[in-house]
Amino acid sequence: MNTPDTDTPTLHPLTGLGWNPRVARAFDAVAGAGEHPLLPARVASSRRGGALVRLPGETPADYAPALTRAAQADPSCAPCAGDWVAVRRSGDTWLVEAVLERSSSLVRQGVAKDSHDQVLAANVDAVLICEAADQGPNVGRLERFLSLVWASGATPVVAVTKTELAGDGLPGVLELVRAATTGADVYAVSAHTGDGLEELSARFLPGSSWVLLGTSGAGKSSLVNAIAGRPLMATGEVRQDKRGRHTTTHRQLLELPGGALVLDIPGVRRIDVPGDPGGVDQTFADVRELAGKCRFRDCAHESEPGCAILAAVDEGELDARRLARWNRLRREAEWNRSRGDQRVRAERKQRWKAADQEARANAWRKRGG
Ligand SMILES: Nc1nc2c(ncn2[C@@H]2O[C@H](COP(=O)(O)OP(=O)(O)OP(=O)(O)O)[C@@H](O)[C@H]2O)c(=O)[nH]1
Ligand SMILES: [Zn+2]
Repeated sequence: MNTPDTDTPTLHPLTGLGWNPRVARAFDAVAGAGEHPLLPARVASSRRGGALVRLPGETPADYAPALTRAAQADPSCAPCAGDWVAVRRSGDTWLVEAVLERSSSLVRQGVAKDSHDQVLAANVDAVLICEAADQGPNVGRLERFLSLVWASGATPVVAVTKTELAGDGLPGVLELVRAATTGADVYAVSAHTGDGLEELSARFLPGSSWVLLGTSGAGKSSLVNAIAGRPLMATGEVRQDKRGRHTTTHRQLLELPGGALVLDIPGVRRIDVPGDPGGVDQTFADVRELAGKCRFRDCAHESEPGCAILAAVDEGELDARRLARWNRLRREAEWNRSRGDQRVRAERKQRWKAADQEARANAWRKRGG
């Protein structure tokens, strides 16, 4: 006879959207403090001053618009796709009261003098980097994507797509890709023939949040549809309108039948390497390991005696072009970091100036001036 199972935990209404104990704790910390009743919600997409969110118990068709409060000075703190937020009803609309602590954030570096970093997606568990098998591959681009992902806290996974188009060239393509993506798992897949799909699909665990990165036409949407087993995203053919232009698809928090989530974020055209040095370091972990064997700790790997990196290049163990790309990305990351620091310093100075002016004004008022 079956005894009633009293231990079955009741599922949170947001479980399907990736709700987990970490998020629950983050929400409790915020919800307990305020005076207003708050609800947790997940951001599907955002724009200046607002976001489209999924609330507990709503059906996927109902994205609720929510407004962010005062325009925040630093856009990297504004809600973005994948964020968990605490919202409160205010008349007919929802207000985002707080953005909950992120477990990861995919950041596009702000490079202009006054530009801020832009968070492309938050709370992402894994990023699938797509590279078409019939196009190259572009290893420099792969390394840039990897640097971005390693710096984010998410796990990078690489998909070499459209494998059936590469023919006999496929093993060569995979070799090039693997050499540039040490530390990340590489899958060879075709959305059209179904090759390799089963292995890759197994990585999409229930409740995990994914982002797909890759150039336009790399086959990202086709791959998501193939994994889902039905058309969730518009692909190349469908997206063209009558004039042959790309029509914008609206961005969503897509739920795969297996329970994983895909965040459809705006295409990343230019990839600036994040100032966070960890991203580049991890992308080039193999080169870094060699660097640890150089005779001098401050070896510049240019002409120093006992340089393990130059020795590896001489012996054909390390591709000289990969070494050159490592040097370039390190310089770029360094540069971006210093730009970011400059901006932060300038802002700090401005805040101090404002505080100083306020203090003077107050003192003046007190004196009855
Ligand atoms: N032969 C072949 N073609 C594919 C495969 N996967 C995708 N394609 C085609 O490649 C084109 C681009 O595919 P999409 O899935 O739209 O590419 P995407 O990366 O989502 O493109 P954007 O949305 O512009 O970033 C379409 O014409 C697809 O039919 C494949 O496995 N084999
Ligand atoms: Zn060296």
